[in-house]
Amino acid sequence: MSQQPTDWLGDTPAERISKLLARLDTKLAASLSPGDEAFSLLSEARAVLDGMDGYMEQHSTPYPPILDEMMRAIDTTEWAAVGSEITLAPNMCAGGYEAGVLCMMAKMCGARRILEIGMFAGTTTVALALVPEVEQVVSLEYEPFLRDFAKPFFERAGVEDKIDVRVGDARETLKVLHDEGLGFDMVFIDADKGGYPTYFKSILDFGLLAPKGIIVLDNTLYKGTPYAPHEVFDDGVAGISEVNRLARTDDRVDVVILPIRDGITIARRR
Ligand SMILES: C[S@@+](CC[C@H](N)C(=O)[O-])C[C@H]1O[C@@H](n2cnc3c(N)ncnc32)[C@H](O)[C@@H]1O
Repeated sequence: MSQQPTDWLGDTPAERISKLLARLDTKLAASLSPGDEAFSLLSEARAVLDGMDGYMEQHSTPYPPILDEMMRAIDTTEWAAVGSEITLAPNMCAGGYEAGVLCMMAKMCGARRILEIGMFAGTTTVALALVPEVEQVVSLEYEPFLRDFAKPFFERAGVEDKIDVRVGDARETLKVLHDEGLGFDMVFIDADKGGYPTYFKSILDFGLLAPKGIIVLDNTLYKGTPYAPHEVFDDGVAGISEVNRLARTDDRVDVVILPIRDGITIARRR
């Protein structure tokens, strides 16, 4: 079932390039002879790019099987019928490979308490909760339907006691977490892109991040649009460009952007 607009750029810079190369292939076919060297060069470039994600996934530790169940449920849900104020779509799910990357980060920084901003169907939430050393995942989500959608999967994975879903606007919930005096070793920001600068600042200003803790921000390359703009993709890019600038200039953190999927930033508190 496709629930994406037809002019969709792809979910990552690599998918965007792949689509561009496919279009270039079609254009060349109309003007060059089939034996032209341009076709073999293009075909090699496409093979390198299109094979990369699958190869990386096959050679990484398999992600928990419950994620496949959840992703099947995501793909067969009629999201438009949910009637959410937020436009929900299957490609909001970061997928199994990225869930594995997050779990590796949690293990590497010894995270016990994790805050997630933007849960969607809960695949990243459940994957992080399944890390044995993780004691609690607090996940902030605007849409109440998603809490009910995810609950049976959390129960089936046996981690419902580790997960605390807070429904509401994350801008407000972050203030509540501050009032409750909570602190986290790892924060994963993956909600509305326009909210990223506020989320990033609030976490540091409210003291929600433990010393040496990490903030992980998803989609910080945003299909390449911060540096290679595209007319169909201005939604959210301002928030991403702003948070990338903020993180780089905030002397409370060291920052690196990794070209994983749609770009993942790690900001580690000094
Ligand atoms: C990209 S999805 C999260 C994906 C999830 N982390 C995963 O990988 O499966 C973004 C989620 O953020 C939620 N969201 C958007 N704006 C929000 C807000 N202001 N407060 C809380 N959640 C919000 C959306 O409803 C959506 O479920």
